[in-house]
Amino acid sequence: MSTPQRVQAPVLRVRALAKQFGDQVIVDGAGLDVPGGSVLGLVGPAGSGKTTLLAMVTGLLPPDEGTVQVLGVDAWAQHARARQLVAAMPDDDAVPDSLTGRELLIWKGLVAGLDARTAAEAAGLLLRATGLAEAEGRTVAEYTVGMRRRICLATALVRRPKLLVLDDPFAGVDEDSAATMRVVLRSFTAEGGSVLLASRSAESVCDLVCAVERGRVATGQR
Ligand SMILES: Nc1ncnc2c1ncn2[C@@H]1O[C@H](COP(=O)(O)OP(=O)(O)OP(=O)(O)O)[C@@H](O)[C@H]1O
Repeated sequence: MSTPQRVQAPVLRVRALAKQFGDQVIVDGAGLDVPGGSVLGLVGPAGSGKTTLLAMVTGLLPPDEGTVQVLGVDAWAQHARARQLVAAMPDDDAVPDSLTGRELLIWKGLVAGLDARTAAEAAGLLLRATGLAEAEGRTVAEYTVGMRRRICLATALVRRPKLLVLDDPFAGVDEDSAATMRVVLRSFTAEGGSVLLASRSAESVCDLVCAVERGRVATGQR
């Protein structure tokens, strides 16, 4: 595993986070720090609460207790500001697949507030980085699973987040696509971006790994 070149203040700081559905405790006092320029992996079995934890980080699900701060911005007290700093990679079926790869990225860039020229430039860069330049004129509906994952990763990056949140990003992805995605993530962190990634087994792209068990995050990070 690679080591981040610079040790920086945490981009994401989670403290005593808790969530319960009915009488079932799903996230149970979770805490973690994601340093700047790092990929932190949350690794745990199915049902251990990873997705629920991520949803509280991305601002989709309000916690019952605890705090989430992104670059010092409270994700719930300053919800709109925090959401500008964070992007989650969408599920494959959550992007409109009647658009071409290029159209999808430009549209996402415009929605995120980029001007038309900047959005087109960002789309071009990301299409090349994700190995989709030749497929940019084909509709996403025609893409393979691996290509869809790559374009979904690009849609999250086009808005230039500080923190990227990925839930099981490599599931079902061919090895070539996964390798390309790892390179894209490494270049994102090399430029100072941070990544929080949940998966059922450790991923080689992670600088740090925390075990998740029954909604608790093990304190020892490596
Ligand atoms: N909205 C909800 N209402 C009730 N229970 C829920 C809800 N969302 C999740 N759960 C339950 O919370 C538990 C943890 O689910 P979660 O998806 O967070 O786990 P996970 O670690 O991400 O699992 P996987 O690796 O399968 O994605 C599961 O038992 C799930 O059924």
